[in-house]
Amino acid sequence: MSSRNKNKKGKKSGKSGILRWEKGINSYKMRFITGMALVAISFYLALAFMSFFFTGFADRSKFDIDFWEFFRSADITVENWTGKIGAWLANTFINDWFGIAALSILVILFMTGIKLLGAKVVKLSRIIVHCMIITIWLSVTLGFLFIDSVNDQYLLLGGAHGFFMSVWLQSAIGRAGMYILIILTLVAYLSFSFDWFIPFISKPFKKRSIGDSVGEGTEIRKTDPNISSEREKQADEDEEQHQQMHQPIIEVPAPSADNEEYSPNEDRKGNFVEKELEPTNTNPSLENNDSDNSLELTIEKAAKEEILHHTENKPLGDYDPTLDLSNYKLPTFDLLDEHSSHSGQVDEQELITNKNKIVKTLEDYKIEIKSIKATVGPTVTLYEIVPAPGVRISKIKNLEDDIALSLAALGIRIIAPIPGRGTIGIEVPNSEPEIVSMRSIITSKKFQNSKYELPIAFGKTISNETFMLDLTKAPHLLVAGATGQGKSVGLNAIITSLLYKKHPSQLKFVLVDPKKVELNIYSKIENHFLAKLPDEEEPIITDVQRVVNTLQSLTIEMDQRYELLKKAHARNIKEYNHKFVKRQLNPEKGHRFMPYIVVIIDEFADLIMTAGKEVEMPIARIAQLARAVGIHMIIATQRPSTNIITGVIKANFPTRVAFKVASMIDSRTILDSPGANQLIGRGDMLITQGSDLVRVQCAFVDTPEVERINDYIGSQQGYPSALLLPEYSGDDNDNSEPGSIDLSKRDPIFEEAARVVVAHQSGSTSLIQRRFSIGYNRAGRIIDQLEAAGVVGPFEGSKARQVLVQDEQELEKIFNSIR
Ligand SMILES: Nc1ncnc2c1ncn2[C@@H]1O[C@H](COP(=O)(O)OP(=O)(O)OP(=O)(O)O)[C@@H](O)[C@H]1O
Repeated sequence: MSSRNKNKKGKKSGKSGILRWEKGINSYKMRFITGMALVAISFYLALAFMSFFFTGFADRSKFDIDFWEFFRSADITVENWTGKIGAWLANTFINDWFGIAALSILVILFMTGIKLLGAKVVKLSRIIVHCMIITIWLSVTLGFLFIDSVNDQYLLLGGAHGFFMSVWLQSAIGRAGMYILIILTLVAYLSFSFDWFIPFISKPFKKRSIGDSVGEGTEIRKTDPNISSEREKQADEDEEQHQQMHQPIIEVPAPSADNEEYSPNEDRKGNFVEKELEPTNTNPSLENNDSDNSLELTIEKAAKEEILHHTENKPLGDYDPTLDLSNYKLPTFDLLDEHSSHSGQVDEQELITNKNKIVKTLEDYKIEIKSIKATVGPTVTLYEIVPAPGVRISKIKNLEDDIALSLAALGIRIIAPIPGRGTIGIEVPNSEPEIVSMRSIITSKKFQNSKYELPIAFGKTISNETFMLDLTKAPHLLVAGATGQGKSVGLNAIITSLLYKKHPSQLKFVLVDPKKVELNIYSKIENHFLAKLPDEEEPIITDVQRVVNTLQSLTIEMDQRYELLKKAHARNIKEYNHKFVKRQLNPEKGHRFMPYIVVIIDEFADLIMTAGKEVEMPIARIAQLARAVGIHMIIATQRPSTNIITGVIKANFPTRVAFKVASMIDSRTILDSPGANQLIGRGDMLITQGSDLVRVQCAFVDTPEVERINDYIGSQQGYPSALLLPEYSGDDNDNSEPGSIDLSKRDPIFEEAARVVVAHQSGSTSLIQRRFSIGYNRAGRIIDQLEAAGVVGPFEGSKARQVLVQDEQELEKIFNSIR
């Protein structure tokens, strides 16, 4: 784990920090040694503190000596039983810090120690919090109570902390205020900490109030000679029983003077009161009065508690993969800039002039038109012409250069006819193109409301609509364009739109950047959104050999995913994840939530030139097969020539994006048609998804904006590391027979892996992979070694191997025999 990760961990909140720290010491040997050390230190300190109470007076002059001198000089000796270090520590903890309250530090050390040694201690974090509160309170209280004797004592009972705090507080709230504060904080602490405390201190008050009510009752009874004095004596007990037994509330008003016959079901006016009195609820005091017909009885029945007739087997809720990072927040809109260059309104005069020039040129060539309409886009305006009947479309198409000449503009493109519209389109660049900001795209309703799995918002079409596509449907993108025409900005726009929609648990990027500078900016989100090989240091891949290994590893991941899909009877990742979320797939059997993986290769030409078939083949394989398992590729190149974009690649990348290219041949290579050579650059692009070409102005996202987004995501809690892809090393020899395995070259985690396998009684490669966060190949090698050692049985297809060892003792024997 990189040091950066460790730093990040260090910043986490105190409580979770303690827990993580507890987990961190996970090797049992390490735990044992640390535990022993802490217990020993706590005993040593206890001795030092105890001794200090007796010897502190004799040693007190020594503590004024210079610190180094005190330790260095052998002539200086102390009385403390634990020597100079003990004496100095005791003086520091007690006199300089918290007084005798510093003893709580010993409690913390001791408890932590025995917890590490395996004792079942009440939650450690709870003990620490209590100790800290007690230390501060006791230190201030003792500091205050002994404030006057501070100068004559060698022992400051509240320590320097208690003394200074109490002096300061006393000056603020006075002596009386101090007493109140001390009692109030004590009561507050006890009330929060112990459930019995509030009932305990409120008991006397309650008794009083019961006594009061008895008093009132007595007043009534005084007027009622029939009520026995026996009942008066029982009043206290009865009141408590009332509370405990949830008895019906019984009001006993004074009897009326005329001795009417009393019916338990009628009040004095003969009204019905309550028919039945449940025998279990009968109050003994009431029984005493059963014969007393002169008493009026109102019974309020306690509501019956609802009972269940069978145990409810509540199903677990859906699995939520985002709960791993439940506090993760999507980037906010304000991280993006407006980039509004101008209002985006094309001058009307410009439109009319252009229209006139188009009509005039067509007239010059005897082409009649019925109507002309202009649609103003962000960078180009589309003039749609309806030609007069009998005009041949090819005639207009051939006039492209002439119209460009008359308009004196570059980047004119004629679409004849516009598919599905029955018109001919002439695209003319605006004299003042508008920058389409990424912000306007991200904040658009279309993007925000989109239900796409992997939504990519590219920019705006000529009719100012947000252009989006779903990468899962694309399913791979080929991006080409001459240098400086907006490719990198385009890639950033793609990544940005995904980052604005997806949670780190749902999406991972594999970023390949042979130029080393373009995608480096994303290394900040390594622990959130990136995937890499297990032994890779850098999250962004720049080295060709690493690219080959990563692509091979992706093919292994693809195969593993297919295997899981097969087991789950799911046809694609969406179905699989749905089943997983619905808890229909058992993680113990190797099932896991699959994030989408988007592989972005910035300079593809470089790779093909240096590694040729080595990269072409895995790319082709992934492109052909990986769609169903959620692995998608976006490859970008400056050089769209046929030796780079080969037939194999082209056949598997139906969605292609072309920024301005140098020649019509390049345009044909990428789009299978001309047009990309006529674009005006700066993000002007053509996108094809098989048939139609759409002209889109790419959204502009500048480097500082991308940096801000990465900082925003990077500063949030992430996973401990990037997603680890299956391990792949070129010289792998996976076909080794168990008999040929050399057990003297065991994997360093062989023994721990064996223990895990025996404890779980499951010889599954994925169990080892998950437990130790290692790649598939390494886990596979360990399983082979375990087989050679006789811990697990032979390979059994998709089932986990049989475990041949039943317990740790048997395992230890095997370890001893091969050590
Ligand atoms: N969508 C856009 N809107 C406005 N300006 C753009 C847009 N895209 C690119 N530009 C301008 O073009 C410049 C070059 O863009 P970018 O760096 O993306 O080119 P590139 O094709 O990646 O070049 P290279 O291949 O040399 O890296 C940018 O600095 C920016 O000024």
